Amino acid sequence: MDMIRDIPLPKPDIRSTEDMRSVLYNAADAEEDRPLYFMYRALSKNEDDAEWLISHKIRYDITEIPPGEIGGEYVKTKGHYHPDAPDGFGYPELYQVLSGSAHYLLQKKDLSEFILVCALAGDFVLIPPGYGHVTINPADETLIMANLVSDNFSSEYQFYEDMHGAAWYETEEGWIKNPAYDKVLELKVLERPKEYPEYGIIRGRNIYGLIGTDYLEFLNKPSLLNGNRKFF
Ligand SMILES: O=P(O)(O)OC[C@H]1O[C@H](O)[C@H](O)[C@@H](O)[C@@H]1O
Repeated sequence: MDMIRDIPLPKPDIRSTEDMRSVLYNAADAEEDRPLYFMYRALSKNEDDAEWLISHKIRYDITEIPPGEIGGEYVKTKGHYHPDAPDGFGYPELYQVLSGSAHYLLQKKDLSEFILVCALAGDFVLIPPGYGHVTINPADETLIMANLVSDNFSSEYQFYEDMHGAAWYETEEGWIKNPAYDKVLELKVLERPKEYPEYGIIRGRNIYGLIGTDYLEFLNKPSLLNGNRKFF
């Protein structure tokens, strides 16, 4: 069995070209079906952590995105929104890049904001309530990222599928606006993600070490992230 940072990896869920066709910049030029990225879900290092995660309804996942392009676009995740939690705010998610580098492309549900967060190994990226997200591997090495997220919901893919992806595509030729969006605001670029020490989110700290702490309460109670604060 493969391991990443002392964590045994089960068989991954795989997203292939066919799973991604509806959200690609250039689906017509996407070649034959092939695996694009690998999702290892509900991981833990030991029984105690597994029990804590289950009883707190939190999942620790690892995603591996090999380098490459598809129809001229860098390999990316499909993209989705999260529904609202019972407190009325969207479920957030916390990522950390374990190796490689990543571009997190966020867009608000009401399409009032489009954000690009560039992240390197050790960086945390918080997906705040109400933002859809896509992760792109823009580099020539494999991107490995971990995430902590509530296990109380299913991701919503319909909007991204209907719109043929996010508002922007990252291609070998640069950024291209998705014509399916009537009006697209410019991309606001963060060269490195913000830290949130009040939630234990400090660059370089090991994301796995947040398991078992009170810091993660916001994953199931997003209102703890100060409700409508401005994140970007
Ligand atoms: O669901 P996708 O848009 O393909 O994105 C992939 C990612 O989605 C969520 O954030 C999961 O918690 C991750 O484990 C997964 O890797």
